[in-house]
Amino acid sequence: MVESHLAVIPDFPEPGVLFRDLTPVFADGPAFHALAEALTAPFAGRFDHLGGVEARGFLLAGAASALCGAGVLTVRKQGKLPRAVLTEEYDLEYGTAALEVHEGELPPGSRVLIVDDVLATGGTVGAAARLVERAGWVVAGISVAIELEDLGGRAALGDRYEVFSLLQY
Ligand SMILES: O=P(O)(O)OC[C@H]1O[C@H](OP(=O)(O)OP(=O)(O)O)[C@H](O)[C@@H]1O
Ligand SMILES: Nc1ncnc2[nH]cnc12
Repeated sequence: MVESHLAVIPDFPEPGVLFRDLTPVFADGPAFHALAEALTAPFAGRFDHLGGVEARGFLLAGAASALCGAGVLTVRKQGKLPRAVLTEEYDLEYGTAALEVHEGELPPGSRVLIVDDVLATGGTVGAAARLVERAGWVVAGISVAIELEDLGGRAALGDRYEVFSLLQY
């Protein structure tokens, strides 16, 4: 259902990157629904909030929130959040960036399931996990639609987090 809607684009956004494009999944109601359900199912009863990582993770966390009823922690790219923030820098497969959360957005000890579209080097969800912990919350797990195994994200994250991926390449 999900996999049949994926697109694969060579050399985007730069030469050498094989880009896994989820937009056809987002565009198909039943496939998007199935994906959103699949990302939270392994962690049922073990999280209080979804940590949605900008930008594509927002779509997944938002859809999952509507299905399971948990609120969304907004994990944004640097410079977008209006109140006091915590910041974590990280490396991408193609560049560097920083993520931020609002301090005090959730009650202390909240269990946050981090949701994103792709696990590549692990830099993005790793930064999101560090933010959750620095803010005084708990990482309930990391759930992604696609894991790019050759890029070593799971190993880079280490043993500290439970990582679920729906599709592996
Ligand atoms: O495991 P990593 O090596 O960190 O790569 C995975 C990240 O790369 C993409 O984010 P990107 O910031 O490129 O795009 P987006 O803002 O469109 O979600 C993707 O959405 C993941 O968040
Ligand atoms: N190869 C890839 N395809 C889609 N999203 C990505 N994010 C990082 N690497 C990616």
